[in-house]
Amino acid sequence: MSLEALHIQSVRCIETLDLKADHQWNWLIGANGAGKSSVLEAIHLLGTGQTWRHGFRHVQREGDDAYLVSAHLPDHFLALRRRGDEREIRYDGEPLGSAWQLLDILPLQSLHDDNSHFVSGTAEDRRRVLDWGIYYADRYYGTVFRQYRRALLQRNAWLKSDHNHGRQPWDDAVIVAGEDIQQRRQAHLAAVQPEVVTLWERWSGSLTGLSLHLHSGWKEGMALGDCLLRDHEQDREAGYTHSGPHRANLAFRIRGKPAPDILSRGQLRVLGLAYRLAQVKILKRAGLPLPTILIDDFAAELDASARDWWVNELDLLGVQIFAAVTTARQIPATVGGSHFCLAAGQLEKETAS
Ligand SMILES: Nc1ncnc2c1ncn2[C@@H]1O[C@H](COP(=O)(O)OP(=O)(O)OP(=O)(O)O)[C@@H](O)[C@H]1O
Repeated sequence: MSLEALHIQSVRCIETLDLKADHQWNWLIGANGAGKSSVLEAIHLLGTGQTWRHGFRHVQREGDDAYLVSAHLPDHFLALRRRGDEREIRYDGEPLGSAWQLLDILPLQSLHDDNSHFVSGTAEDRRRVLDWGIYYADRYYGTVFRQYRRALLQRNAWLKSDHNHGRQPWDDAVIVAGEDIQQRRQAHLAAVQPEVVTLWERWSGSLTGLSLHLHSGWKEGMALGDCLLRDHEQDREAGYTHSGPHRANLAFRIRGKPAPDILSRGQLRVLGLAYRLAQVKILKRAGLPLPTILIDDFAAELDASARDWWVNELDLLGVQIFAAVTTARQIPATVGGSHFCLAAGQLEKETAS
């Protein structure tokens, strides 16, 4: 589902801002500090209920005591308002029970510093990106994921308690959901990998031999249940669970070597982008709803040919995109859409081509 119109009130440097969105390309153009990321952050808030970098208190414009983001979606209206610790989300005027529902109402793929560079980031960064794709491609993943998270939290609470002797009551739930998560991750990766390799080789040419490897988060060749038994004392002493899919890692290798060891920063960003594009391609092929893509600092570390490659690939997907650039010169000439020129948190000029 794409955004048709957006209203932002009191988010970071933005007092009020309204824009009518293009169904595909939306370029946010402005100098450093103009408010481009603030617009992206507002959309991210609306689609996830979460900030992407800053705490909620910093998202709210200094001096104001509440913020509001709302959007017209095709046939629907979505609004999120926050005042202090109270948050209210309404969909077509009705209160929404849980922020989880936002993920299906307004699917977003957010590319900011952390998950644009996730190939060389932390294992947690990569898990988050991996899980994003599976959530939208596999309709049961969200349920299994929440079951696992709940069971893991309970198990860790039990490990920290004074009664943590004998049989561990949460093991069965952790094992069943944990093994299920690993199988679904593997199946998803088997579908994504050929797409990533094709996209990567189309751009990089000679840098062949890309492979993706998923480490389950527990000892290879062992069942999760056996690992939990093996780790029993260690888990009890530490008060948390050492093995499980919450410790999984996704590794990118080029001809057997870790990609972060041999690729430049620009090449790593392109590899990360190839992975994110592949995730959307999988959804498109399956006829599933496609996300709106938010891109902070579109041009960062990319030369003109990498920018052209990315824009062409995104164009083929036909999704809605909001991308931030510091000058219109960073926008490849082949692409149209709407240009929103920002300065000091205000929309100065809006042009459509
Ligand atoms: N809570 C807040 N209240 C008011 N202003 C804020 C708040 N948080 C950040 N700002 C201001 O908002 C501006 C940052 O805006 P933003 O990050 O959207 O800029 P940008 O256009 O994305 O810049 P860049 O190109 O450097 O990434 C800064 O001038 C900052 O001081």
